[in-house]
Amino acid sequence: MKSGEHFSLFETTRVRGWFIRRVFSISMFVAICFIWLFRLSHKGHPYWPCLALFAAEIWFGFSWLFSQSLRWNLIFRKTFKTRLSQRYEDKSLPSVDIFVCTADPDIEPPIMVINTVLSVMCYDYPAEKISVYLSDDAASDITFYALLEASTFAKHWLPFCKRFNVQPTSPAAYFNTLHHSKPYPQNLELVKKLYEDMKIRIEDAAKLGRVAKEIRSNNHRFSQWDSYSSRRDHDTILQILLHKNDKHNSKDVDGFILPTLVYLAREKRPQYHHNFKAGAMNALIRVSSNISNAKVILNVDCDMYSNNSQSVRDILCFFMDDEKGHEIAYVQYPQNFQNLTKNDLYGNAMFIPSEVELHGADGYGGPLYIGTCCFHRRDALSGKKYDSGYRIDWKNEIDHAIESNLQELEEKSKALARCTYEENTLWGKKMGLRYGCLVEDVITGLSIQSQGWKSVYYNPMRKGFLGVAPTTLLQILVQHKRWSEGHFQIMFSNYSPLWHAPGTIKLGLRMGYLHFNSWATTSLPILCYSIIPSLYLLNGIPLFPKICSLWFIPFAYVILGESIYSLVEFLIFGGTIQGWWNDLRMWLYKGTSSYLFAFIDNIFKFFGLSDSPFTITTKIMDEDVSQRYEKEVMEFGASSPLFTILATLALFNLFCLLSTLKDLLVLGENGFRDYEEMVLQILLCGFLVLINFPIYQGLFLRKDKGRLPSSLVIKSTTLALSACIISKIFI
Ligand SMILES: O=c1ccn([C@@H]2O[C@H](COP(=O)(O)OP(=O)(O)O[C@H]3O[C@H](CO)[C@@H](O)[C@H](O)[C@H]3O)[C@@H](O)[C@H]2O)c(=O)[nH]1
Ligand SMILES: [Mn+2]
Repeated sequence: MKSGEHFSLFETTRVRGWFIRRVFSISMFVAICFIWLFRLSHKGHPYWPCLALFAAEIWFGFSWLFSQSLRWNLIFRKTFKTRLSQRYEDKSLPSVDIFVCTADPDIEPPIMVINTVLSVMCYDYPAEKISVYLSDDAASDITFYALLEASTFAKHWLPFCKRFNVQPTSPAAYFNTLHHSKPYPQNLELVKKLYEDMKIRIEDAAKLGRVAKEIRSNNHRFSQWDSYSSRRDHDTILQILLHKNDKHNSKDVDGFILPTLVYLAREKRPQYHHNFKAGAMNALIRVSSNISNAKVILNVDCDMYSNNSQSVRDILCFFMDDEKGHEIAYVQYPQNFQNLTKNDLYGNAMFIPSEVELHGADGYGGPLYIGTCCFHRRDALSGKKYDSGYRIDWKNEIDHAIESNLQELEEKSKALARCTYEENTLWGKKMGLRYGCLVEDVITGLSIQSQGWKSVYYNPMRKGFLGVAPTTLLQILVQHKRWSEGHFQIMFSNYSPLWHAPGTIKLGLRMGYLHFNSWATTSLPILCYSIIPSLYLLNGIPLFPKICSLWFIPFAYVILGESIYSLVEFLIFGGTIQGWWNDLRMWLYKGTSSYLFAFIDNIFKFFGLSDSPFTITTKIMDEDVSQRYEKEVMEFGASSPLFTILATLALFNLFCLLSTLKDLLVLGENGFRDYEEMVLQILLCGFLVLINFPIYQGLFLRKDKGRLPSSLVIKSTTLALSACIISKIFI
């Protein structure tokens, strides 16, 4: 132990077995070089297809190299909360502002949103130091009504959580766990009934599509909706629902102060671009600076409830550490999910990014900011540059509310959320979240790091947050299209890890960023590998070394090595074999559809031909879909160009394989000798057919609503068959 480390509020350890890992990495790299060498030295094969495969192999090689940088130096963090409490009394701990973002009550149900809000109100932390802000980009009176209800329910829920040390503090999630943990705490029935009644009222309003007249007329707060004309056209609506200075409405049933609770719908006008979530976050940063101005900001999406009531104390161990705390701009938690199934059909768990890659980025001092479950230092988020001499005085807080009464405070704060406020300012450029990128979070994190700040990844045993993972294939593909498109934008933005801020960001971390940034471009090599080898197999032309040639070894080593390695990595983090297979399939599907479309859209955007919006991910599903999700049956159910590509590729490979098998049977022993040169092509084609099984089922075998529509069956069969026939003519 180094001197001084004893007093540190957190500890950093290195992963075990890193040496073996590195040796393996190097051996893989050598094999990859041999593959490149094979292509360079064998010009006899058909020229163009081999050139394309070579290009693909070069690209795969680089992309593998980027992924290695995220595995080179994994680190893990541990906090010492008792040391924190020994050093700081509760009353001298800093305040925390918590931002929850929602944008559409139809696909982000208000009841889910307030569960998230309630969960973060219940941190094991002095309530008067917590302020929760809900940003509603839909300015929905139903969401507001739900929050109003939540502010009343909180008066029972918070004392209940405190008294019985309830975990998780989201009421819905807690009541769901109850059948496992007996005996029930006292008062449970009462609180549960209050919750259920509230839930019915909120869901009734949601079903009705508006808040009932009686409720509206009984509460003057709804009058702010009088001037509302549409989601995209309304004034700022800002309401402080709970505040310690409000004499009539600030305490729970036990007489203790409640956290501050604020509803904000920033102004929207059709002629002003609202910049999606980044715009909402920036309005929140400003408004909160006027109301509570905490130095630490937590940001969660509306579906990510807090699953660990200690999180605030945990992250303060980083920010308040004497030695290293002042360098840290944000502490990122992993994004975990509550609704995963056993084998994770859609690879939702994102084991590898959460359990490996972000730890690897942390090793270089810079996990990415992934938009949710992240604690920020307000100064860094607001654009302040890192300065090694700068120390925060955690105890010195300005309480705006004391200066003015709440109504005045509301009015003053409203002005900060106006559309025109940001005109001619650095907001969205150098202050707050950066605009113009579909992954506003990642580019913001990168820009913060390029100002000299570090970040920390904290992934404790008890998960900090749990959210709702998408449950249909289309949702995931669309989500990943947005992500990969955004990442691609970063590569060519002012903050590109290729060239921006030399000297500030380490090479390893740059490569790590490039691993994510280059998702969209990986679509091209994946497509090459899914089409060319099978196409030439169909025509009996070999593109890879013979099985008896020495050149076969590097191919075999890379394929087997990478498969076994990724399987072991997956199993170590609690996945199943089936789950690994599913994850591999999703990599392929994302690669050939989401990433491809993201790539194409980026090119269109470059020529000014299109501009992709932020498509919000649905957080609800109907009964039918939900049942199939539970059974891990792939959900198609819609017609989408993304599916057309997937189905066409699947069928195309099936036709190629069938035709080859037929030839093998007809030719007998001679045939086997011919095909000896094509073992890799047959294996690759066979692998593609095997992994595409859910698509064949969706096309031909299933009868339920989640199957692929018949129009798509016709379209993709025609396309795949034509590709086979045309190739027979031209090759
Ligand atoms: O105009 C908008 C659009 C979205 N949101 C909110 O942003 C959050 C994330 O949206 P979601 O549709 O759930 O996207 P995901 O793909 O799940 O989001 C991940 O990726 C995004 C970047 O693409 C990040 O912003 C998110 O924090 C991160 O969880 C949600 O709470 C939305 O309500 C807004 O507030 N305003
Ligand atoms: Mn989400």
